[in-house]
Amino acid sequence: MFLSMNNVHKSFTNNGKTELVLSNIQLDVKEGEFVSILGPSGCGKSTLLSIVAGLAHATEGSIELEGKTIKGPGKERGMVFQQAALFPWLTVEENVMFPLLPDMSKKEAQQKAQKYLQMVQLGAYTKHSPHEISGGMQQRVAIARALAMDPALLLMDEPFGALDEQTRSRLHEIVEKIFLETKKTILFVTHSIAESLKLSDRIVVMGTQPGTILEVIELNFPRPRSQSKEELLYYEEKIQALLKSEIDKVTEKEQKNAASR
Ligand SMILES: Nc1ncnc2c1ncn2[C@@H]1O[C@H](COP(=O)(O)OP(=O)(O)OP(=O)(O)O)[C@@H](O)[C@H]1O
Repeated sequence: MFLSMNNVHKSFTNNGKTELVLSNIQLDVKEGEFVSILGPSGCGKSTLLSIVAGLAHATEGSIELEGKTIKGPGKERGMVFQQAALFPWLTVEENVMFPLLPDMSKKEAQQKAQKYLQMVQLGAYTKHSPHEISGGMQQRVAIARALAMDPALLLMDEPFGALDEQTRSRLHEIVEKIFLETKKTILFVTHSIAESLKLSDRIVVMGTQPGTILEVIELNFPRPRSQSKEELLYYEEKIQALLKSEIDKVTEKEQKNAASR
């Protein structure tokens, strides 16, 4: 299997109190698959992605990528976060080149940067500074930067969470095109049911307290998908029903915490 999560548990200890955040996460991802992780706030989606990225460690269990246990960050995994985190003193092109330079000549890095900036439709903005382009464009630079490293696995943590609806929709089209062109395996964390229905081969629906996998939904629909399709509506309602009791759980806990203060 390309990516295997084996019985992953994760706990955090704060002020002497240990909280189990992820419990028994068992998931296999095939090469070339687009898998979304969807769940209520706080269910551990980002924590799980961080463990796959090697930025955090499982308390129990392990994750294997192409047969090798993940022990820390690696070049075969590229990450895109909610905030683009570009260097403000570098141009768009230099931001994409930056992580490449230790391994290749400036010319080669520039050629790669051009290629991936064109892929995210920013070929005309290579010499701009990050502050001269919109938030959606900055996020496209972050995607180009991750892709330029040619990772086997692209990890995206709510990459469009901070963007408006129209920009999101444009980025969905770009990501879908990249996915089809590069055939990269993508693990994509989102809050948005519509986003996951539009983009995924499979949706991993998570429950909370502790974070567990409730259901894995397979979507065998051709791309590009129209979000109003009736078949997709069936899945939308199914996911909403799955998430409702989980969101109620979160609300109840928040109210209890507020009352005890
Ligand atoms: N470094 C940390 N130390 C202590 N607790 C943490 C840490 N990171 C995450 N947590 C806790 O783990 C739980 C899961 O957090 P996580 O950010 O993974 O959830 P999420 O599903 O990605 O949430 P959201 O959708 O709101 O981003 C939360 O209760 C959070 O407070």
